[in-house]
Amino acid sequence: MTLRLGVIGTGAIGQEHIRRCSKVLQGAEVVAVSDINVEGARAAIAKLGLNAEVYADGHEVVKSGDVDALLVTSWDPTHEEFTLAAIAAGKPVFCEKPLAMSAEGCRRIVDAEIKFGKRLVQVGFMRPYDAGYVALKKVITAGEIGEPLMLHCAHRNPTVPENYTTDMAITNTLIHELDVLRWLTEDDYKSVQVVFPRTTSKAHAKLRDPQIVLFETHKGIRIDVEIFVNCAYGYDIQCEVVGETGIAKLPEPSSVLMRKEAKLSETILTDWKDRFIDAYDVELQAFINDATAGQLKGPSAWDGYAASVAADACIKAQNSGAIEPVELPTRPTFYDK
Ligand SMILES: NC(=O)c1ccc[n+]([C@@H]2O[C@H](COP(=O)([O-])OP(=O)(O)OC[C@H]3O[C@@H](n4cnc5c(N)ncnc54)[C@H](O)[C@@H]3O)[C@@H](O)[C@H]2O)c1
Ligand SMILES: O[C@H]1[C@H](O)[C@@H](O)[C@H](O)[C@@H](O)[C@H]1O
Repeated sequence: MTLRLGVIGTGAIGQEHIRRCSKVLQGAEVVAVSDINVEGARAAIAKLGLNAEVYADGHEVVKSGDVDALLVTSWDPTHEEFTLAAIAAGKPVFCEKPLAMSAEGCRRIVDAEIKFGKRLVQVGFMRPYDAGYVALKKVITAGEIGEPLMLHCAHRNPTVPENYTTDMAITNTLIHELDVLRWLTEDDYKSVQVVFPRTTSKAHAKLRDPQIVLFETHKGIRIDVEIFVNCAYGYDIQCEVVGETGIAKLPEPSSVLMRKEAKLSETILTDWKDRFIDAYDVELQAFINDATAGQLKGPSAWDGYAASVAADACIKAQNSGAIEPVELPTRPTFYDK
């Protein structure tokens, strides 16, 4: 069976996901797309030689009888609306991060999914599908460095657009760590503090960059994450776990070591599309397979909610400068694996 996909949002990642679902992965075809920039949507499918229906309104894609499942790849504030619409239509939906703009918004999705009675939502947290993170988790789970005590992480983008604000460092960028570090440590956050070092001259006037986010987990692990979205030199994701008997570090993406012009060098990637290209392939193949089988297993609406509960506390901490509690309710049994 071929899963017929409708894609809402044909910008950067929308086009990437349309390409991979049409040209790289198995078991799916893109039959409908939508973007508020309709011409952009037309150009996106023409570029790939696809014959998908183009709609001006994403809700038409959700309702279309030709569409079995949805990919929501539009701007962050639109995710909740389209994900709720997909649940109401009883269709599986892969929603890019963040699931919604606040924990409250994510909770509405969780409640709607539970009321529907079956998992329909997978959140676009791709790092648990990244070979490097999988290898790191295996080392930790096998007890090779003893119990994790501290994590030192960095999330660096070379640059961000003018409309990127200080809170987006949390909701749009740190949200990846908020999910993957829960998955990695099998723990939840207890409290958070945000501190602001000297701001880089490369940031636009309204953005405070970099930021350092400091967490304590329920098991007492201390985590520091540097978010630096105008780091200028590349797209760089770092994660080092300090355990009782050793240290385990996220592998660097493979790169040819060059000796040239009196320098020894390796290339640093500059774009998220390249850094996680394989992880995106694996996460979307999993969504296609699981939606076809009728049982989603990837990052859930609850994971999206848990990340947003932490994100809300981080934003509060950005503004207060204080240590803020992270209060995640008990997970409903509906989300037991
Ligand atoms: N998982 C990841 O690593 C990752 C990477 C990049 C982006 N993202 C997420 O994917 C989403 C898109 O990011 P992007 O970089 O492609 O941004 P983008 O600006 O390139 O594309 C977003 C597209 O959504 C369209 N859009 C906005 N509102 C819409 C609506 N109501 N209906 C239909 N289309 C609408 C815009 O016109 C635009 O074409 C964001 O939520 C972002 O956080 C995730
Ligand atoms: O900060 C960016 C992240 O590094 C990417 O992985 C994407 O999620 C992108 O949307 C964010 O703006």
